[in-house]
Amino acid sequence: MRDGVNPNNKIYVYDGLYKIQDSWIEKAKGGGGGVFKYKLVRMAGQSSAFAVWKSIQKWKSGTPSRTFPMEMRVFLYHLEGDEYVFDTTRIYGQFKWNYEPRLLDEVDPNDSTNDYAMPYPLIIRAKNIGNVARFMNHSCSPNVFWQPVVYEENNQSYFHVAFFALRHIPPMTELTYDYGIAQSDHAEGSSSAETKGRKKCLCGSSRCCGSFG
Ligand SMILES: C[S@@+](CC[C@H](N)C(=O)[O-])C[C@H]1O[C@@H](n2cnc3c(N)ncnc32)[C@H](O)[C@@H]1O
Repeated sequence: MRDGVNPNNKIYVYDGLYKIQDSWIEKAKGGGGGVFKYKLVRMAGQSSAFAVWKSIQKWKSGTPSRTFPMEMRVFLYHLEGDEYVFDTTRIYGQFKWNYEPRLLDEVDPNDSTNDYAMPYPLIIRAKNIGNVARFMNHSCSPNVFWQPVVYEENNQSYFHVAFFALRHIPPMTELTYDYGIAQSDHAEGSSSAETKGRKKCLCGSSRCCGSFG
């Protein structure tokens, strides 16, 4: 698009993901080395071109815009262990307070007749195997939250952990979520940074409560 300040210039904006379909080398006009050329094709299933950029502009100028259904799925590969352990007791607590009160009503963890009941507590170990989500850090002002979901394929139920945006997330922003509060802490009503097993939080948020886990 044209640069508003200097009409002779073009500006380039992020408008989604592209795949390199072809590449070749052309001779440079003034001689010298070759020029690498790439044919990029915009990947299907994304908002129309510039919609992303336009929405960012609106968001920056303070005009509320439609939130994007950005979603990332994390598959559960390993269900044991003692490191980086998350369990549904933390998540239920977290949703009850902040995000999704209905989850408690819809899923009764003690109801074994419910085909869709989550294993409870659900232990997720990301030490030996996992995907990129295992590198996501905790923040006291997170931009995504996660919840367990059930995915059906060929009459089989698979448990997934799905991440959902809490607000618009501009490109290149670090994704963070709230690791939650251990049920034992919750039951005791403790919010002290000194609580056993909690780590010092370095999220840098102005609302940082000092520790997590
Ligand atoms: C699931 S890993 C996150 C990825 C990790 N930062 C890495 O580079 O592999 C969780 C660990 O990251 C660190 N971490 C995550 N969020 C943090 C935060 N807000 N403050 C300090 N350390 C954090 C802690 O050591 C925590 O046990």
